[in-house]
Amino acid sequence: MRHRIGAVSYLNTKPLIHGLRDRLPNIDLDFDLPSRLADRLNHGELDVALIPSVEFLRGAGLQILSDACIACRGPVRSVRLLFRRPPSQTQTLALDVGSRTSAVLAQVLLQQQHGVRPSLVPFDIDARLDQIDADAVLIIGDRAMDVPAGQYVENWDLGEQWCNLTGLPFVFAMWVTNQRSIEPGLSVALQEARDQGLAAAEQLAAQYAATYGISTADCVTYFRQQLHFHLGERELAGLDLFRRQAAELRLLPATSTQLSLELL
Ligand SMILES: C=C(O[C@@H]1C=C(C(=O)O)C=C[C@H]1O)C(=O)O
Repeated sequence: MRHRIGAVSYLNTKPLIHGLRDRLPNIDLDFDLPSRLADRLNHGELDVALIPSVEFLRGAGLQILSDACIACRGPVRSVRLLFRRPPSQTQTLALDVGSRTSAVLAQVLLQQQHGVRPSLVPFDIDARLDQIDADAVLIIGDRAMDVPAGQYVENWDLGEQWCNLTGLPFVFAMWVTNQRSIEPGLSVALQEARDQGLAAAEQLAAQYAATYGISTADCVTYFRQQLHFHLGERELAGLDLFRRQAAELRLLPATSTQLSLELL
């Protein structure tokens, strides 16, 4: 079976795909924005993809494939909500078009903390921050790695906000499939790639940090402490709470099914 696998094109995914092609020589591995991966999986252009968790919660017939994921248990660094006016005065919110999960999270947090429900505009992938005329801007991934501090009224790290408010981790993205039968060993290969990638965090940081304008030490911290790559019971509890809160705002359909980690 030759599976088409889509992975996130950001720095955050380097540890997840370390050595994956060697483990699975028989795959087509492609990289894209998280939002596009979800759409491509939906359109049948991919068999397996690292998609925004909110798209898993929204979608039907999708199955979690691995306990490797992109999550956080505190500040995550690369998911930021930048305010040009005090948060309680937010009338327009620009959403990074690469995001789906954080796009919902930003709206949940704004509603919960400040009772605001802004109108939404896109923050296109080739646009610069200073070209976006919105009260608040959500920016994620590589272009959020090095946002200039001090230019904004407030600058939220959404991982930090969520974890402080709920005491639970937050899950941004997961490996899922829409296939009924998947090459045996794919799930294990994704977990082993993650384990091997994390063990090689220093090496990966030395290789990539400069390209992303950060120090090697900061990149190791990003891989080892800010990002969290294991989907466990607490991560699922965080995801479940997020789903309920998003459903209250009608940003996700309400459901009574319990999330569980039954891997293929
Ligand atoms: C931590 C991050 O998690 C990401 C956020 C996503 C989203 O908001 O939909 C999807 C995939 C992840 O890459 C990040 O991109 O910085």
